[in-house]
Amino acid sequence: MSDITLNTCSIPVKTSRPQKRPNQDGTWGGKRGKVSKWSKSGKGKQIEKKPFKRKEEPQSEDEDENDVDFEVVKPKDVESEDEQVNDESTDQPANRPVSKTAGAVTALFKDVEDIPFMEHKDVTPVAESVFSAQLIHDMPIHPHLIANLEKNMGMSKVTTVQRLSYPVIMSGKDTLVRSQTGSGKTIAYALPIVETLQKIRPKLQRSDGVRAVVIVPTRELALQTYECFVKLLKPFTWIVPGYLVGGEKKKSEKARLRKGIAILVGTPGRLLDHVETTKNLVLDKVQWLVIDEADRLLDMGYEKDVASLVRSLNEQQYGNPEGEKERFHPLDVDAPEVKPSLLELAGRNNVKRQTIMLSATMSASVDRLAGLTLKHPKFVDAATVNEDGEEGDMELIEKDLVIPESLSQWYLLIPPKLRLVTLASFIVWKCRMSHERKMLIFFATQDMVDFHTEMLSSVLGTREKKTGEVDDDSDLEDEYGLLKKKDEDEEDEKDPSLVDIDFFKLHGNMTQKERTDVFKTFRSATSGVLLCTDVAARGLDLPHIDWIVQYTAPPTAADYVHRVGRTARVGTAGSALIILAPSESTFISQLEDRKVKIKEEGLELCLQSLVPTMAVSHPGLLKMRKGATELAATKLQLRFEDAVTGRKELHDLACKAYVSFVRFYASYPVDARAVFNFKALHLGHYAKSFALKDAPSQIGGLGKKQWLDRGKAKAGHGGQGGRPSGGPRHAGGDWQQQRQQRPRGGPGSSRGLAGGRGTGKIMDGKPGSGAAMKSTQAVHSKPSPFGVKVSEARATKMAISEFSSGLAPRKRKKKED
Ligand SMILES: Nc1ncnc2c1ncn2[C@@H]1O[C@H](COP(=O)(O)OP(=O)(O)OP(=O)(O)O)[C@@H](O)[C@H]1O
Repeated sequence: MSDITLNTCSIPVKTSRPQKRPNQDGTWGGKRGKVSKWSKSGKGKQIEKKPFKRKEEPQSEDEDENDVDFEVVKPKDVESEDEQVNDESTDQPANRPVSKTAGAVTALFKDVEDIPFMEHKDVTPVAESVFSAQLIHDMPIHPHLIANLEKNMGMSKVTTVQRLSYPVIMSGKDTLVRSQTGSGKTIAYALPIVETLQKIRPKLQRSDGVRAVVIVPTRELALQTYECFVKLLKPFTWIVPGYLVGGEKKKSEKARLRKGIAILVGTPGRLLDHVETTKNLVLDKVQWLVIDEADRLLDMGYEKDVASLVRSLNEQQYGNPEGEKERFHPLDVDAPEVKPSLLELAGRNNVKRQTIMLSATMSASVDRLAGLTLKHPKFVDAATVNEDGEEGDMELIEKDLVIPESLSQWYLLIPPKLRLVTLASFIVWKCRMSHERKMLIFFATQDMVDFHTEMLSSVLGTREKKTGEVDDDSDLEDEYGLLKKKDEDEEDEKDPSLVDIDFFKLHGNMTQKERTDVFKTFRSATSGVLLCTDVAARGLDLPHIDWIVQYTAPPTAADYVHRVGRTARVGTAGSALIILAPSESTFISQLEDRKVKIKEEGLELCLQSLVPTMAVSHPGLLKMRKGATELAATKLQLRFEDAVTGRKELHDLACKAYVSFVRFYASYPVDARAVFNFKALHLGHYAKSFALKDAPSQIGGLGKKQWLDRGKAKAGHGGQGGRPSGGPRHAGGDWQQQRQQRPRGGPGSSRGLAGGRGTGKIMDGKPGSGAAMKSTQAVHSKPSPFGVKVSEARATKMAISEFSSGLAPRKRKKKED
């Protein structure tokens, strides 16, 4: 039962509802004076709406944010002119009784922001074929390796990036690799390493020390990369891989290092920790330094860690932190000296190290990182390098983003109030139809992940305890038999679950054991919804993900690419949806400017899926000729609000999540603020999307003005991009969190300077992105979606059938897990 405060004030307010058709000039400006179907409450009763106000210019910020979102029920004796308006769009009866307890409904569709029409650019995406014509069978590698790839790892063709990078890496040159997500970059660098190491005779001994160091940004990616090496090395048991990540016991890691490891994978912090403190870690023979997700490592403020690692390697290898520039890699074709044989190579400890950096999104920032260690690198860009092996164009590498062709991308512009209910509808829509659905949902902060996991699993899973009282919106439903007086017997009953699916969560503030368990369980599950921060955005190869949903937008287009890249891997089909507020619509323009083709979907279609679902417990919904979607959505929103109101721990989680979101939003990097403008936030509406009924100033303890003041005060401090103090454990916070957990001091203290989001988004702050925003503009807006039927609005533009095709059976590639 919702405890929404009944507001029975009799302020004579005007009603408004959006018109159903565009104006003659083609715009969608709302027309006033009609009564919403939500406004009719029955006999002489009317739920009135406050006058529609665009929120761009609130009278005062604090007033605006405390705008509580409940419709006003007028007392019986108060009538307004609006009641004279005959709303033909509703088939709800005019004379309905209102229950005594009925009052304010959760005003989900009232005063919602207009949705802008987007004019799309004609985008021709950058094409990169996943596979080359070359067969694994024809690779110039050991037959056992071929057999292993084919039989145990289920591969038959070489991917484009693998074909292109193999000879370059084998040449011994420093190499930069860009290739789309899911194109097999891990094997692209692992294969030359394994092939070279297996050739060494006498065979490598465990005591020979580390030959390859692989640095990756997250623990999960370290584990995954290690597992990839384990598979590749199956025929060559004498070559031992290992991994080091924060959160594991250092003692057992030291023991493993003592035994000897040839290929060492790790996160930068823990690697550096061991380099500095573990005597048995011998690095004087390292031939390969691989930096995967190189741009991300810079984002995270790990530049200094990586630099320290390189210096340690140099010292161990050459006795000089600056490195031994004149030494050469024995396989370097350009080396002036006579090259030693592979046999000699085994005994040498002063060969030049080869550095390989990879990412699906190369940027100027990678150049900076590359400057630490790369010398005359060769660029391999799988999208621009043609079959003749011509080098990639760095300018294009900088500008255009490459997205897998098999990925279909959608965006949804929704008023903030409707965010939660829309997300839930989407899950219900996509996961209810099949028991084999996997979805990843990205959130900005760890607190948001915690709250939404708890909320969605409890409310979509099973109905909260009933309270024996009448639904708040019962006055709307009575006529359809939806008015339900719940008696004591029902108290402990639960409604059937709305969706039969497991919810998982993953973020950086979980214990290492929890993280590993979730990662492994979700990876092998056939269905499930994983709610996560950006800790899962990079490199993770989770098989059979059908949908990627971005519930909060990433700060840059590059971040977008990595998130959506968790699906549609190695040529399989996948879909991605990004949910944006109308005020954030120019993010789409930025994507298009960088050659990302993305289509619009309508809110109506998404919410429609709720009707049959909610009808299980509210059968009257199916009898309604109009308004069923809105009612179903309202019903669901009420369930959310009831849950938050009824459970203190959930209310606490909601408050924390809301506060973390607001902080997060206030801390978008400076160059992203033109799109993600904190001032444009209607905090009251966002609070509703956390199912909170409290006024925003009561939740966060700060009004918008104070937030902004704090943001300003902080701007310019430590490259944090104006993030308020005590900032959120946002996506970036995951990385910060990991770093804080590292039990060492030393260089860590200065790392923060390079870190944070302020420094990490150089790529998108470069000239062009600002201008880009203007190219695809919301030229005019239409009123809030309800009242505009899909068929009348943009059904054709939206390519509904394509969107729905996510329901079609997947074409999956059989892969080793
Ligand atoms: N030649 C191949 N044929 C079939 N599958 C392959 C081939 N090479 C790699 N794969 C598989 O493709 C998947 C993606 O590989 P990988 O994780 O290396 O991609 P990536 O390019 O590093 O992606 P990201 O940019 O997201 O990190 C893995 O499951 C891997 O086993």
